[in-house]
Amino acid sequence: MGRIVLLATGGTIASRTSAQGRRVSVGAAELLRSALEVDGLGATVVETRDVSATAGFAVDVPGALALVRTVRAAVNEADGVVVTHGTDTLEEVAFLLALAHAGRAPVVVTGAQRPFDDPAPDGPRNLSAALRWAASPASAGSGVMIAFADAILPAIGVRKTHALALDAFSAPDRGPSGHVDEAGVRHHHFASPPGPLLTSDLVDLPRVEVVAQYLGCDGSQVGRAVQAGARGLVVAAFGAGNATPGTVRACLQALETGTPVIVAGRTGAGAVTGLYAGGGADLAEAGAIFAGDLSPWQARLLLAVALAPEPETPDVEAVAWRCRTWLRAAGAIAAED
Ligand SMILES: NC(=O)C[C@H](N)C(=O)O
Repeated sequence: MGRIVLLATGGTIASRTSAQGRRVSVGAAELLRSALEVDGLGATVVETRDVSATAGFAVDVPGALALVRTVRAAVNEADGVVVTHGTDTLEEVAFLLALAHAGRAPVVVTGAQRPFDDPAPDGPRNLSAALRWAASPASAGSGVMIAFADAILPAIGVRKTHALALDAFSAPDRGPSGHVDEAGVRHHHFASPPGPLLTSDLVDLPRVEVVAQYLGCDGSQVGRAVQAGARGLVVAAFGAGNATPGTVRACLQALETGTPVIVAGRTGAGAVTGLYAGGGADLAEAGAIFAGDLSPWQARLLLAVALAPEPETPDVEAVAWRCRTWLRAAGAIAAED
């Protein structure tokens, strides 16, 4: 008989509609009841816990790290853990969990696009799928997954790609690892999770800023971010990993003066790499880290966690080594990179 811990944190899945807008007002026990109406779980026992009641857009880094600690404790006492969360930051929180968890117990994060009191809500079905995946013995060792619209997607590389549609998430470079629907729980493929990079009980992360690339931007954002206290920078790069000449110049200077730079793509899919003279090739040559298929938002968390051991005076090469070792193990960059 399996034992699952269900942790409720808020989000649309736990919201009802009011005159002021949607508000979180549904607890873990009520969420579980709604999911069990979709499908039973046999002999599996589910223990519910209300962790927080927050909209996804209001979750901060200390709050997300507190959830990491809660999940870490829960996986030690259960066969699987399910987290309900707001979808606005679900891809980031799930990624943070993936940086911290590589054990046998599956961890599944889910949410909803429609509120609990919608006439046709998606939350109960999403939660049912998450619980069924977590309860399946074949899910052992699958790491952190997202259950949404009948698909099971790996947390690493996942993105919210639709504002309102029910299939709001996709993992364009990795595809679904499984499906849960009327045909049962099906495991297609999943890689073993990379060893954890987030191993300590951190309560906050070093500041890492995202430098967006857009037509003709001059690179002054880089200096402003460093002046404001950023210890690391993410370039949300054009195409395959390029930046404007001004941004490249400013990033080379930042790297020289001890600020690590990670490059991620703004296109929404595909791995970035240093291909173009004057653009990505120059950033790669200067020691920038290329984040493979991670979104800028996931790359930001990776760099922040890699910076955590020496936030004040980062050793740029040591930080790059930590990031690249993890990215390789996560299948985000090639083994030889
Ligand atoms: N669908 C959702 O969950 C969106 C909501 N704004 C949240 O992140 O809490």
